[in-house]
Amino acid sequence: MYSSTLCLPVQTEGNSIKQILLGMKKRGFGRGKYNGFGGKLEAGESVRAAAVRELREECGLTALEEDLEYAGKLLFVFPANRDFDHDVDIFLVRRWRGEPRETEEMLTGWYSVKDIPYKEMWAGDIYWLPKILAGEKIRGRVVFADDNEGLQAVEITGE
Ligand SMILES: Nc1nc2c([nH]c(=O)n2[C@H]2C[C@H](O)[C@@H](COP(=O)(O)OP(=O)(O)OP(=O)(O)O)O2)c(=O)[nH]1
Repeated sequence: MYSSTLCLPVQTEGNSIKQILLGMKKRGFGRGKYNGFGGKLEAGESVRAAAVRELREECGLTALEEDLEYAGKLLFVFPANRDFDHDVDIFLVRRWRGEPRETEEMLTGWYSVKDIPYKEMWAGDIYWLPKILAGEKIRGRVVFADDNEGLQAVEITGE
């Protein structure tokens, strides 16, 4: 089991989140899917340091560790390939420096929260991303089917 991060840059009006920055992954695990920005912790690296590094590498935004707003933790389980199992710490990011740009890994774009391309995202995201965008902190487990794409089970709880 390994640990990974996921940052979700958002634009707000008042308290409500209006837009989210997503990237279409051009290579590797999850290729062709829209997602936030994240990846594996390197040896000796803290979760927040990894989240800041992956955000910069994948979309060019620079955030401070203290500006990452903890939004929850999910366990992704792949029964057919247990080596893929990982937990992910998820952060909302409301403040950063720089402009989003296309990188080797991701093609980036802003989406209205009313118009998120769930059909082109990981199948479980529709069950938990709306909760995070509504301000909830979540915990849970997403169990994938044997094709590592479909869903076997989704269990999401509040913290
Ligand atoms: N949104 C979402 N992301 C998921 C799901 N399942 C899943 O593995 N991921 C993401 C979380 C991670 O960002 C990525 C896992 O791959 P990873 O940590 O190896 O990331 P990566 O390919 O970018 O690797 P790297 O940058 O560390 O090399 O895929 C899911 O159900 N929903």
